[in-house]
Amino acid sequence: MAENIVWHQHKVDKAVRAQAKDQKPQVIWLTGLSGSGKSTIANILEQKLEAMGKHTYLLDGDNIRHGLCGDLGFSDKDRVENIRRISEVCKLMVDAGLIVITAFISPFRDDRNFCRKLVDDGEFAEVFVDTPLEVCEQRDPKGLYKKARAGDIKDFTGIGSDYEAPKAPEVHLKHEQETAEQAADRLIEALQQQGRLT
Ligand SMILES: Nc1ncnc2c1ncn2[C@@H]1O[C@H](COP(=O)(O)OS(=O)(=O)O)[C@@H](OP(=O)(O)O)[C@H]1O
Ligand SMILES: Nc1ncnc2c1ncn2[C@@H]1O[C@H](COP(=O)(O)OP(=O)(O)O)[C@@H](O)[C@H]1O
Repeated sequence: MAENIVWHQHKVDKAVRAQAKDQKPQVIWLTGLSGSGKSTIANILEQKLEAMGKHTYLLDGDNIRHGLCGDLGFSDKDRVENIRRISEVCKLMVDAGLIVITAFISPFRDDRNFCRKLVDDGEFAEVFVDTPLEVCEQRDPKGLYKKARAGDIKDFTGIGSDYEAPKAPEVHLKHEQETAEQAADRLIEALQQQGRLT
């Protein structure tokens, strides 16, 4: 708890850093089932933003779980803590003036809203990568669904653990017959229309 600790207001602040980078710092939060396409789309998105001269940072589930959240598993309690830590990192990165892209399952609504509330108004865009379970399971890029169905992973999202779909995401990438490249283009278009990439 932050008892007896005083917040320091620095002279070089978020506004100064944002101006230097000529961009709106923000979090672009991708959520969806394992195999829905979060990492693939997030990677393409980051390359496109980088080509547009934006300063970005991509936080990805598997990578963060090797370090910052390496002590956490997949119980509900650990998933809540995982997203809490990531949200705090997002806040710091937004304060640093960056456009942060995240690719976590983040299955619980309250946890995604925790990050939304942590940053300022307009600095959080929830992107629902809405790929049905059957499609994710058919893709099974890491063979995890197969393991989950065999009973080797008991709390796998969509099988033994809940996924709470976003109710009003800023961007809804619904699974259609589109490639990841097309999905990333549509995402950029939506972000531009919402005035987030000016
Ligand atoms: N039980 C269980 N449930 C779901 N996912 C599992 C599980 N065990 C391991 N994995 C792998 O971990 C990746 C998800 O990590 P996240 O940090 O995004 O999960 S969460 O947001 O805390 O729910 C997830 O990565 P993605 O496939 O990229 O989503 C899996 O590769
Ligand atoms: N339209 C699409 N969008 C994203 N990924 C797609 C699409 N079509 C097929 N894929 C494939 O589905 C898999 C998604 O895996 P990944 O991006 O790791 O998902 P996640 O990060 O959500 O677990 C990749 O192998 C990717 O090539």
